[in-house]
Amino acid sequence: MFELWWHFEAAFSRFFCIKYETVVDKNLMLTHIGYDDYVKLPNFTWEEINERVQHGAYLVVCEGLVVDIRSFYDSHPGGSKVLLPAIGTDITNDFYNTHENKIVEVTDSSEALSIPKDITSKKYSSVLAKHVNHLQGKPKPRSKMTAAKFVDNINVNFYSREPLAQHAHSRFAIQKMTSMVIGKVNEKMSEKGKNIKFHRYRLTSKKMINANVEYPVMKFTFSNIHQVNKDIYSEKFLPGHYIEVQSRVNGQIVIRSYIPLEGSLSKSFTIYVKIYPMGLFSQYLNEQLIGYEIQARGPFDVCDRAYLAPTLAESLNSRLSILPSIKPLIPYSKLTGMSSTAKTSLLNPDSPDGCWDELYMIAGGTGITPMLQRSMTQESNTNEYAKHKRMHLLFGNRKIEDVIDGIFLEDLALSSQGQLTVTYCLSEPPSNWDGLQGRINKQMIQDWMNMMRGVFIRSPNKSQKSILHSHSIRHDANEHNWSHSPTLKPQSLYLEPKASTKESTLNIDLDLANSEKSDNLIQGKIIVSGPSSMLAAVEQDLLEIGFNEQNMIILY
Ligand SMILES: Cc1cc2nc3c(=O)[nH]c(=O)nc-3n(C[C@H](O)[C@H](O)[C@H](O)COP(=O)(O)OP(=O)(O)OC[C@H]3O[C@@H](n4cnc5c(N)ncnc54)[C@H](O)[C@@H]3O)c2cc1C
Ligand code: HEM
Repeated sequence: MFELWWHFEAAFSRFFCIKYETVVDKNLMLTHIGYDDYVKLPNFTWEEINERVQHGAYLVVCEGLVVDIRSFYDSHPGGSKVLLPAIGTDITNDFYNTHENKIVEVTDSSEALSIPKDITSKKYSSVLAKHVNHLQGKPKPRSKMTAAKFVDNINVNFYSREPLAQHAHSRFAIQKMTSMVIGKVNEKMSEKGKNIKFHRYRLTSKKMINANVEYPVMKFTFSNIHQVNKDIYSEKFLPGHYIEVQSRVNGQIVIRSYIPLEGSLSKSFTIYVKIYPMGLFSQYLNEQLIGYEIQARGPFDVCDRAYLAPTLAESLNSRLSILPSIKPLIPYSKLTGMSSTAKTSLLNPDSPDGCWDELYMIAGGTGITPMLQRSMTQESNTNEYAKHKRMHLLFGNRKIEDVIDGIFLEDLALSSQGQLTVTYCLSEPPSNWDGLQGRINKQMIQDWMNMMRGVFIRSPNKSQKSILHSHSIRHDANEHNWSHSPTLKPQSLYLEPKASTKESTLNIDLDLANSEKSDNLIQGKIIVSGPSSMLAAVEQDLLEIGFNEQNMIILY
């Protein structure tokens, strides 16, 4: 009987709401509750709300009030389906229908990292040139139109940019909501502030970006449902940022971390996801159609969660006493008087643009994603200072089909005027592969680093030139630069190798590196990212070579 009455009342109010546009103002909930009752409400932090939701609670937040909608969920006149993706979020904009009508996908987020169309293998002289077909995958035969694909097509063409279920609720709905309030949010008490809140996003594009059908890597772009929301992080992602993505998989809330490559959480973001055959979240995500809703929050700093080798400043303070023989780098800020601007731990805190003078990146598989983050790869050769920055990437994969964004990286390296070098290594290479082979190991790292720094310190000898030709794509564009390349002379990044062979010795001028004279010091880092087995092995290799923890960031 009550049910019937409730539906009647809801239908009645809906009729009036739509017919006479009795759209209500914001802040009415607070007015309904009254000051005395409001003060008595228990405080919640966003951490508590998230935790309860992850344990099955149906909480939403509206106008700063925490509402438990479990009892109402099934009888919501707008349907339970529209409420489900909103659980755990701030629904104020949904409830009062104050969000933008169209979803805007920041177009450069999907285009920026796609393979340039005008590139042909003829332009390349690198090891990848012969394998462009493998990188792009064979054109798939047109598969039959399934029901799912049909729906996806309709979604893409008609609905993917439309906001979900819009409705400005009536006073009656506000009353109903008020009756379910269980607390108020204390924003100030949240540890990580605004980043801790989940926001709603809709899948606006998806595309396979490697050629391995067994382990595909998909590029997903998600766009914020509330485009006008000013509360959330609207700055562009920085190298070293990661986000958390949350969704219901088989009724359970699942959260996974991903590296956003482009955009900002206030508009849209792109992630590369490796689809594991048994992967709970990646498989689920891959099955979803355009328009599917997820929640995401962040961005956070990868090093806040990972084991982080101490930063330069920390190492100056803490390490000196333990390792007195190691001469620390002198921060740029001290040399030049510049203030620290780095916002994440992957950036150089002592450089105005956050770049390192010499950055060595060792990546395996989808571990390439932090290296692809937009500003990491951005050409920064606009001023004399930036021209002296160098990035070297050693990119390991199992097969050529696994290489992600190979052609894009090639293009980037070629146009970088020598600032970026990319060296590929395959553990299961094709027969005509000229690049590095096998698993990344100590010897390989030493040879690679020797060769890369050789480019900048001195003209390479004949044998180095031939290795460079065989697996680096720089030689065409930059060979002429070798003799007059930027002189970053003493590389104080390097410490004396513990074990050294004739071929593998790193040419370190320890006297210079340790000298009091600071004018010539440069700042460098080694960043390692990839599967956990690779990380442990590479870290061990780097330590054995003689690098100190302060020189590396291992993204476990
Ligand atoms: C800071 C951070 C950033 C990340 N960024 C990305 C990213 O940009 N792109 C991306 O694809 N992933 C990224 N990951 C990993 C991601 O969070 C998930 O762990 C991954 O998508 C697998 O989740 P799943 O639910 O599909 O697999 P699960 O169900 O959790 O795992 C099922 C099985 O899949 C296999 N598996 C899962 N993860 C791995 C792995 N890393 N290496 C080898 N085998 C594995 C294992 O066999 C495992 O038993 C990141 C992780 C962290 C912590
Ligand atoms: C949890 C708090 C909510 C309450 C108490 C509530 C209550 C109601 C009520 C009573 C109606 C009938 C019309 C009216 O009185 O305005 C309604 C309709 C509707 N609601 Fe909600 N709602 C809530 C949250 C939401 C959210 C978060 C969304 C969207 C994401 C939503 C979408 C809709 C839509 C689309 C309708 C119109 C249905 C139609 O006209 O057929 N509601 N809601």
